Amino acid sequence: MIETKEIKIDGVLQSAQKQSIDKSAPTFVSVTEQIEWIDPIDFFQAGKGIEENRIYWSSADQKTQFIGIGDALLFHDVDASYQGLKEKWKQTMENSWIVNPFDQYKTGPIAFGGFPFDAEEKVEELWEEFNGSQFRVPTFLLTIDKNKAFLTTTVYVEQGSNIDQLAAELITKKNQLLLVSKPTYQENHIVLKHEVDPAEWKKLVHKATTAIDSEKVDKIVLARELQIEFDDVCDIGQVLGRLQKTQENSFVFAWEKDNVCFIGATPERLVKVDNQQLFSTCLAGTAPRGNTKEEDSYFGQQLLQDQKNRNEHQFVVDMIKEAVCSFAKYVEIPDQPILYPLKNLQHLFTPVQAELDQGYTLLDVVEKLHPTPALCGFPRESSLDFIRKFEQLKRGWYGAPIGWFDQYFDGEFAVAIRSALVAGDKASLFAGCGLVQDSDPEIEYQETNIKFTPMLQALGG
Ligand SMILES: C=C(O[C@@H]1C=C(C(=O)O)C=C[C@H]1O)C(=O)O
Ligand SMILES: [Mg+2]
Repeated sequence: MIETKEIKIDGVLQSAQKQSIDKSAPTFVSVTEQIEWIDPIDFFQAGKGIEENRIYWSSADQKTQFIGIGDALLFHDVDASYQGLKEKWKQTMENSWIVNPFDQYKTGPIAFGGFPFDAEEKVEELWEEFNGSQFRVPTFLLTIDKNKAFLTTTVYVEQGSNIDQLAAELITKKNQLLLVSKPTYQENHIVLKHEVDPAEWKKLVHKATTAIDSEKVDKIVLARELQIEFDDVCDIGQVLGRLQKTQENSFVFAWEKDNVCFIGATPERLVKVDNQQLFSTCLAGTAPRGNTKEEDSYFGQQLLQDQKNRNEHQFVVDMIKEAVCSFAKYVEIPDQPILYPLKNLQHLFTPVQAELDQGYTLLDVVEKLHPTPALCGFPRESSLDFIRKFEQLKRGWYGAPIGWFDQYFDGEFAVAIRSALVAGDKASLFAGCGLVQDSDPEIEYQETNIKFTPMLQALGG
């Protein structure tokens, strides 16, 4: 049993209401309590039907998991302004009433969200629910930090709110979430797979390498789409469970918006900031895993020595180094990449560490870094130009920053690759490749096939 001092929610809401009367403004209320450990995916599944819009996030080491149910607050910005978001969050925190004795455990007011890959991309049908940048604070947030569990409840209180009713509603929903018996999961069955124009995509790879030969651009990342259909509405909880079990060294995420879900397991950290300590990742260059230990290490060694992959990787290292240098006095980056093993493939990996200068926060770094040459190319302008002109796919949030930040702007963003957009009984999967001078269309096509595999398997393929 956990010894917790029970927090009387109605008392908190009353105090918050007094504040909103004094300030003539609604108060953002956030209350954190420690609870008995609960299975995070069961909690996610239990949230279905209690409130709309769930979120799931797991750090790559799986030590931290966040599960959010409902939206207490939503910042939606079609222009995806980073600085605008910073301002809105500061204002929210100024008019808040926070009860949180567990600050150090990634609890309290935390905003979850993402940005589009390219804010100038015209949003079409597929990404309608995920247009612009969207950040939200869940009504109920379960934080799993190692073996501890916390529940943060968030609600707005206004001058005229009916406190008794609000408190009763929150308590009922909380009990529904926490006292549920083991929820049920549905197996997903894929009945149709459709690769969007692979022949066209290979031609485009050729076009990109031709552009690279002409020396105006050094690297271009091109992505493609795989569409699938299920025999029934896809059970997201089931997919999450599989991703969490199979995709080690990856951030697992699921963002629901009006019954559409953007879900994935990405190995690529964009940036994490914890108390001014900055961590970023250069991840580019890919090889398959071997079937035996010998084969696996052979593929790994080949990858480490392969000039084409090393070139792909180096553009990312150089750019991230330069970008981070503008925020920090020193940056620690090893000279040589190492291997980053995943279930279905391995990457070249260079970690980046720095101490962020005072005055800068996580969102400043995200704004500066995105899009890195890992997802866009190098130089940024000419590669983005090529993508805008010729890539057939609408990227939406694919390849873009997705993550969270807390009250103090500490938090973490990953690059949303190895991902899919699931809408009812349909899904679109996305995978891309970094192209350099000697990229071969067929080999790059095979590389995207392996990159589809983790999501495809988790979805039931
Ligand atoms: C673009 C993707 O991945 C990126 C491209 C890689 C490559 O081409 O080697 C490797 C990791 C990522 O930087 C993707 O998975 O969709
Ligand atoms: Mg590659």
